[in-house]
Amino acid sequence: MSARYLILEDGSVFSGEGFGSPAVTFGELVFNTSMAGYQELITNPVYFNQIVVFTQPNVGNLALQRNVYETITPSIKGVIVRNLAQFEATGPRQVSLDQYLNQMNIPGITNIDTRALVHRLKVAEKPLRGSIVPVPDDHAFDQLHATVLTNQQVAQVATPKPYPNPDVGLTVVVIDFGLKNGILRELSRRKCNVTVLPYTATATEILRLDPDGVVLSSGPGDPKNVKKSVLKMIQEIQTRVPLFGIGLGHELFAMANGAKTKQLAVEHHGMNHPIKEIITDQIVYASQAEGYQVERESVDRQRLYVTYVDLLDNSVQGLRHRQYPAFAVQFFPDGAPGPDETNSLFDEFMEMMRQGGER
Ligand SMILES: NC(=O)CC[C@H](N)C(=O)O
Repeated sequence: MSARYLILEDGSVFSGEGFGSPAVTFGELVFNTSMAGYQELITNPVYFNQIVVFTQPNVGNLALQRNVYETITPSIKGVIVRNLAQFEATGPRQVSLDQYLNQMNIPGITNIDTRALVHRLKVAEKPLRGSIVPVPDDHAFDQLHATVLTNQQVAQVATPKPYPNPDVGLTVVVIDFGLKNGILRELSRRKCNVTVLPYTATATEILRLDPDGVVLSSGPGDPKNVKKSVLKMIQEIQTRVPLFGIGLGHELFAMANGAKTKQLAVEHHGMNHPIKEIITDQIVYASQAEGYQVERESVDRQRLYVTYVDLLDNSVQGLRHRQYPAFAVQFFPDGAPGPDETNSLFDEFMEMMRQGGER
């Protein structure tokens, strides 16, 4: 393996060894505290324009599995691990993390001091941008400082065209803001007859499919940068059919109902926060990837109430509408990777759709 470096916009340099693709890359640095599930993580479109540091020190000892990808073409910009695990293929078609990143043109760094790196990211007052380079010279820093990362991430990862995922059960429209397959898997498990629509779909286009319910998917970036017409669409749809928002979809649902979102100084990615369901006092561990959260004080109590709260930072993790059958969660209810104890939210959505009224 050859030497490779991570340089950060604050001037710091971390050295390690390259794996995956030898390409130079730019992105925003975030760290993920999940103990397992590297494949689901690196293929989640939520990581568009981001380089992910794993705090779990040993990553990659399992081959990729053909049925757990979260998207076909990953949009993550780089992968940083303390130790790339020794990998021995036990079958002819097995692909290692190293081989996969190479195929997908994504660079990785191993043998890097991830503890020092995470510390640096935690003390920074904003998410830091960085670059993975073969030589950490002035030229590399100039390139990093000159690079502009788009703030239109959703437009880059969401499907431009509708596509079906047919089955024989209830009809669901999924609005793609950067959809991960875990959401489709949970709907397939429940035999939903799904059509995925681009996030630019209007309420009229959605209702033309006569859905029993609508899911607003998770996705990358700042919800404030998503086209404003999406908020109008949500305002209309929630009055007509049951609605379920996830991640970015949750943030947009909140905004459509008058709430505000704020950016976190340190993004939170992992599955180690206890989250309390307020009505039952039950605690769940859920998979999270959040750089933005709904501001609790901005939630209009006449319209929404808070259903889930994060016990570590007291943040809003779930909302429900007072008048309409519409609810949303900040975390990934499909897990993928992560605990599956929040999968039951899909059952709640099914129940809501069954009660959704006469057709
Ligand atoms: N989980 C998600 O869908 C992420 C939503 C949004 N991009 C955020 O960072 O908060």
